[in-house]
Amino acid sequence: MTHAAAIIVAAGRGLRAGGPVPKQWRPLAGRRVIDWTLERFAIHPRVGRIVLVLHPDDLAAWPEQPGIETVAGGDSRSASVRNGLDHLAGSDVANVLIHDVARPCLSEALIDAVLDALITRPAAAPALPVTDALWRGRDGRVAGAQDRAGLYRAQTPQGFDLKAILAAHRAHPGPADDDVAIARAAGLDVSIVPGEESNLKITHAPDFARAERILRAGGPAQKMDIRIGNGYDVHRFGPGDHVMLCGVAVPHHRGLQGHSDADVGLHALTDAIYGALAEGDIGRHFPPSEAEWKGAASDIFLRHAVELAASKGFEISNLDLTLVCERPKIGPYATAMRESVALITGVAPERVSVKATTSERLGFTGREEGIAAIATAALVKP
Ligand SMILES: Nc1ccn([C@@H]2O[C@H](COP(=O)(O)OP(=O)(O)OP(=O)(O)O)[C@@H](O)[C@H]2O)c(=O)n1
Ligand SMILES: C[C@](O)(CO)[C@H](O)COP(=O)(O)O
Repeated sequence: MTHAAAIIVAAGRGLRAGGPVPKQWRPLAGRRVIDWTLERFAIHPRVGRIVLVLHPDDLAAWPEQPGIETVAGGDSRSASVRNGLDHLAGSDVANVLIHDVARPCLSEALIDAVLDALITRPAAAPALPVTDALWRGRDGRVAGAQDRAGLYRAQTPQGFDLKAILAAHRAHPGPADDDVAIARAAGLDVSIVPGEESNLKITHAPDFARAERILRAGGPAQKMDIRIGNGYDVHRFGPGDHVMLCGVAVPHHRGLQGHSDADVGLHALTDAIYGALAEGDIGRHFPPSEAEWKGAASDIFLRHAVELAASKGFEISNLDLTLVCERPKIGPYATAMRESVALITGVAPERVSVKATTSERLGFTGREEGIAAIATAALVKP
């Protein structure tokens, strides 16, 4: 299946919503508006790239996040979209979804509906038929009626064949209401897919309360999926002058034996994530019978587990690892190990714990025959 790209336009200043900061940065149901919106696309299995268009004043403060490419916005929504499209120009992306950051309540099904329509059409966008009577007003009085037949309220994400909408934007002389208007000006046929009443655009101050109600009703409180997994691994000592632990080479008068680099810490963490996903263990994904993994650096196993979790929509909330050995002493290397695990997994270092204990000279670890590792992983699908 070809993955689509999503452009999230977030370079507006939210003047109508008011508040101390532009609306995308304001809190909503426990997170920021922008976090809700981004996450909808980040966890969607058919979205492969996300381009986030930020106001130039906000770009420097944005902390890099894996899978999110940032671009500076322009003076109008259309200019911001254009910058996002230019960023994708020449890529192998076939379809692009263009979405307002200010619409954080869209569903996964809406993204699917737009993408499904794009299988046979060059452009598709969600909209709801107007159901209320429409008036023209003047000075607070009704001045006339407007026929509502055939009228729709346009929403985003609006989806397009990338090359077609890029050409349409490049040919368009100035701002437009939305990308559908620009597509139509270029002669593109745009299909309407049913929009969602809950997919409101936060525009004015009271819209925050409505969006909050929607997210809380159908959101994390009811649907959050939390998984816990544990992992346990042991490797015996053999000849050598260092041991690999959590990707860090620790000097020691012995080495650890194993099919791979015998990094017992990374193996336990990997199994904890597989365990949380009910996806077996390292042996299932990387059989020791396969020569390919002989001597392999164990970060590839951990990366695989993290990617598997992400593909199922899970974020790793935290990782906790205990190494059991008399020697080498882990304390001097614990910080480097935490940082190494954080780097491999993309989990913030303050959510990674690496600690150690001896077994009071009891058992195989006490006799210094090998090292054991016990890990716990918590995974969350919001
Ligand atoms: N120069 C701009 C203007 C708007 N937008 C984005 O376009 C979307 C729809 O615009 P709107 O709701 O009008 O947002 P704001 O421009 O932020 O609001 P306001 O008009 O009230 O200032 C928003 O996601 C907004 O961040 C943008 O990326 N670049
Ligand atoms: C694109 C849009 O969300 C479709 O309804 C809308 O036109 C953008 O809102 P704006 O207030 O006109 O920027």
